[in-house]
Amino acid sequence: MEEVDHLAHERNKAQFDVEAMKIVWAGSRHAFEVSDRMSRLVASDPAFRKDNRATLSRKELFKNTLRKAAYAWKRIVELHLSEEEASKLRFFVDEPAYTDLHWGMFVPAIKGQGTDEQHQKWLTLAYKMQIIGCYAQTELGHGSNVQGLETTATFDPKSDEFIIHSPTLTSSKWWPGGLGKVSTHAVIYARLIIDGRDHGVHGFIVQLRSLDDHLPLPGITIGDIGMKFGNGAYNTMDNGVLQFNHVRIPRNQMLMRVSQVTREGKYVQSDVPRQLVYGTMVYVRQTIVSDASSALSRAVCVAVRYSAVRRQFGSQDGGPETQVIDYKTQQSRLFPLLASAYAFRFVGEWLKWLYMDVTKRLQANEFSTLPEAHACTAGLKSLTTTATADGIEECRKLCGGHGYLCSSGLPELFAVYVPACTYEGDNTVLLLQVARFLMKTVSQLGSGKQLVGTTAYMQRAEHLMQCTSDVRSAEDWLKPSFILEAFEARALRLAVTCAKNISKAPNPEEGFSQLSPDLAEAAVAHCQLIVVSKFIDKIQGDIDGMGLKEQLQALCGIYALSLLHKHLGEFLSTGCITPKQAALANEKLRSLYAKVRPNAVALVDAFNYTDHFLGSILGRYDGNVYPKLYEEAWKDPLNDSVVPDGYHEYVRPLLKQQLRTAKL
Ligand SMILES: CCCCCCCCCCCCC/C=C/C(=O)SCCNC(=O)CCNC(=O)[C@H](O)C(C)(C)COP(=O)(O)OP(=O)(O)OC[C@H]1O[C@@H](n2cnc3c(N)ncnc32)[C@H](O)[C@@H]1OP(=O)(O)O
Ligand SMILES: Cc1cc2nc3c(=O)[nH]c(=O)nc-3n(C[C@H](O)[C@H](O)[C@H](O)COP(=O)(O)OP(=O)(O)OC[C@H]3O[C@@H](n4cnc5c(N)ncnc54)[C@H](O)[C@@H]3O)c2cc1C
Repeated sequence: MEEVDHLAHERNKAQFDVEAMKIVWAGSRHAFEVSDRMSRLVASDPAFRKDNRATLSRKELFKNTLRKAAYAWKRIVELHLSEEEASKLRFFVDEPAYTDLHWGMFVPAIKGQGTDEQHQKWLTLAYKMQIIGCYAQTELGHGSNVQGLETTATFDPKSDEFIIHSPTLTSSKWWPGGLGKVSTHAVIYARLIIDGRDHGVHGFIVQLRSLDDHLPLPGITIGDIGMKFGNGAYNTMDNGVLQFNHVRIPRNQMLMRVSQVTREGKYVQSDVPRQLVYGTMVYVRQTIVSDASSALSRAVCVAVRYSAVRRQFGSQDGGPETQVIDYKTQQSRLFPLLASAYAFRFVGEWLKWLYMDVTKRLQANEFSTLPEAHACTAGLKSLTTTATADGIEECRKLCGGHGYLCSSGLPELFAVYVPACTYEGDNTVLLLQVARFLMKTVSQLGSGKQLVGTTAYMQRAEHLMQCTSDVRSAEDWLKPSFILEAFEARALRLAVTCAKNISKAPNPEEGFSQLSPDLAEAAVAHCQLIVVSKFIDKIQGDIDGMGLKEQLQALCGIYALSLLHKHLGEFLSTGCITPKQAALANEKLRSLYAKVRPNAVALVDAFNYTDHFLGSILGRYDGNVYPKLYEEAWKDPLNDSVVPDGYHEYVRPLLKQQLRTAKL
């Protein structure tokens, strides 16, 4: 039967070159080609089927994940895939698995904190998956407070070993992914004790399970921590619990790039800052920002396509009803999310560049940009994951009742995604790290110190603290200089107000604690400014392709002005803009929604997602939603029999009893 594209009329309206936008979205032609090839490879292979996850029991689900991970590795080896291709393939398999932690944290932890000899020994094994590793930092009693971890690594000079021990229940490692059932090794974080002296938290490589029979090694208690939020979802992952009872490891298994313990038991701190022990978190937070754009774009793709298919009300003279995407309220909820997906993509690209830059500098023993890299990765991780988790849920609501069905793909996407607001640093805790960085920067204003990077705008404090916006027409709000000035002035004024209020407290720590809700808001304002400014930079760079710049300008305007609308109280109370200018911003926003409307479906097509990856009937490329929803319902195991199990035991007796009562 010929396939009908129910969204063809939408695609025909597009005013830009979708193929060219696919390249911009992917980052380069090469990145597009790799991504396209890997997504098709996964989608065309029945071994990667994922539409039955919600109905599997935990054990079936987990075994299925093990099968897929092994099969993915087989394909990676058979096809001689590069690291880039392999990581894309895993991404499109789209199932949280122990391999995420092996490749995403265990390997980077050794790379970042290990010495050359440690790389040689451990990375060689890890790259071939001859050992499988996880990242065991968090404990039952402490996650955010890394300095509060209780596991100990006591140096024994007689045997030249560390004794790893869990002294309390709360010191049990708790949460690490891949730990519960699979990992043979872990990078664990423990307090280094030498001769009774506590040198703080350090990383150690510890073997957990036998490479022969997979049983835990002596002194190690290990298991899964239990079911998590949602059916399927993150339950494919074996987040684990781990206790050590005086487990001995050789001295050379302490990760020794940052500091060393000599044979004589001397603690040597090298020139590199102690904070490099936290380096893996900086790396992963950076990857999480790009992942946010992937998760949000996926939800938005579903909601945009379905909103174009769905019709409700407004039929005149027997004509078709209104597509729900044409309701202005739908647009005002949906298009800022579409714009955010693009915004997070571009800020993710920039953050990757920043991370690579800081890594190069660290290798050359240049540490000055580390605090900024920490603040940017922490702040943007917090901002983008919060917005994405909220955005996925909003997309579910934008799809009405059908969004609540698992077959919409949105409930599972939300359940898998929402812990990103917690892992790799609770989002509020991370905002407070940004706030500390901002307070330090504000304290340097007027000192003559040159401010660079993302705080360079504060150099113009004198102007930004007293300026009023020159916006006179709705059209003015499209000019980058007006948008940037408003966002800069708001961010700086919020930060300076916090600093002033802190200075009134008996001491800075007390002041910081009292002001922390305001500080978190100031941090959000600073991070939003970063995202807006990187979006503007992107548009001002080289962008080829018919109509691309116009579309991206519209999306950038929507991102910035919808934030301005959402945080209007801050823009007005800090005096950055007037109520009249706020009204003009709204007027512009409405016109931008109208500009994006005919392009909306094409703008989500540019994400180039296969139906397999989207995993959503509502988001199908061909828009053939209703027949497929109907078909899918019949596949539910409850529909295997017409009369359900339990009818004879529990329903029939009730009905019979009612009959008897009725006769009485
Ligand atoms: C298909 C393949 C996919 C690959 C993708 C892989 C991704 C997979 C991800 C998905 C799986 C999720 C797995 C999840 C894993 C985890 O969750 S691991 C555990 C993560 N844990 C945390 O994030 C803990 C959060 N807490 C902290 O980071 C810190 O404790 C703290 C909050 C930052 C406080 O640190 P602390 O030392 O106690 O205190 P301070 O006194 O505040 O800081 C001291 C100074 O150090 C600076 N600093 C802090 N952190 C860093 C850092 N990371 N880098 C650089 N500098 C840092 C801080 O600013 C202070 O500086 P000064 O003010 O100058 O002293
Ligand atoms: C799905 C998932 C996977 C994970 N994977 C791993 C892994 O592979 N390896 C690993 O080591 N860990 C892992 N973790 C653990 C994760 O890193 C921690 O849960 C996270 O860092 C948050 O720490 P916490 O649980 O201690 O939260 P808490 O710090 O206890 O947070 C509780 C509340 O207290 C607030 N709070 C805490 N401190 C402050 C403060 N100073 N100021 C203001 N408010 C504060 C928080 O905002 C939050 O609202 C994972 C967690 C999850 C959910």
